[in-house]
Amino acid sequence: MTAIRTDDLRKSYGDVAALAGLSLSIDSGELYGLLGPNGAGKTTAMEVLTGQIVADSGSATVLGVDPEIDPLGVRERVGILPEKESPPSFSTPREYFQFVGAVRGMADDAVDARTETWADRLSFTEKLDTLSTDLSRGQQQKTMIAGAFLHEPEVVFIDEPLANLDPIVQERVKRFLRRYREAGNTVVVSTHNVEVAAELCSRVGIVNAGELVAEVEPAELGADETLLDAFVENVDAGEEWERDE
Ligand SMILES: Nc1ncnc2c1ncn2[C@@H]1O[C@H](COP(=O)(O)OP(=O)(O)OP(=O)(O)O)[C@@H](O)[C@H]1O
Repeated sequence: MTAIRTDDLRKSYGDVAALAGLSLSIDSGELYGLLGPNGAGKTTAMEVLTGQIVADSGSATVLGVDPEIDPLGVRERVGILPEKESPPSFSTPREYFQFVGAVRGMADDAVDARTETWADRLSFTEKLDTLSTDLSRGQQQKTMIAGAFLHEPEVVFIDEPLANLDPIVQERVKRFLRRYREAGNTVVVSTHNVEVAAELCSRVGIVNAGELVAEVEPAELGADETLLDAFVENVDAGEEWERDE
């Protein structure tokens, strides 16, 4: 079943075409990577799909809901880890989860239980009652990841989820994401990290200059093929890349 679809999405900021006809189709149960260089349009695509901005033209649906027509309807069905946001400075992670739980209509005891589970999973139990302003960047990222998944939505959009995390926590997040997908959920990961995309994703869409330029299933790559090669070929790294070789 198709979980997410975009057809010829376009969005410009002045004369910058952030999305220049992006067409995507992602099935339920995929861990789909949106991989592209800086400025390729990945975040813009996630913002359109989650109803945070409206495209200039084209169409999009998430679980059959159009985010332009019903942004709150989409928000109810999905989790979001935005790239640039942090938990509110003067709340603690526990308070932030209570806020997320209230917005998501969760029962208090479910919020408490999942708060403990996530704090244990990402090793920040001792920070649950610390003001976010006093957390490290990685601890803030842990809080945001837990917040995106707290209500266990069937579709989750996560932008650079492993940024600022130490290697042990990165492995735990990857393991969690694989299990979440195996349970039938759909996860869209935006990243410019080729290794993360290759290791984690069931399918990778390479985005360049606002368009989908290739799709790769990392598990299907031959012994002499890499996702990095596919990336370089498709994003036109050009002469500079050759010179650096
Ligand atoms: N609010 C905005 N105002 C003006 N230009 C914008 C805005 N948002 C995005 N852009 C531009 O649109 C293009 C796509 O940006 P976007 O953030 O979607 O890229 P990205 O693929 O997520 O990049 P990165 O990997 O660097 O996060 C960029 O050229 C960016 O400067």
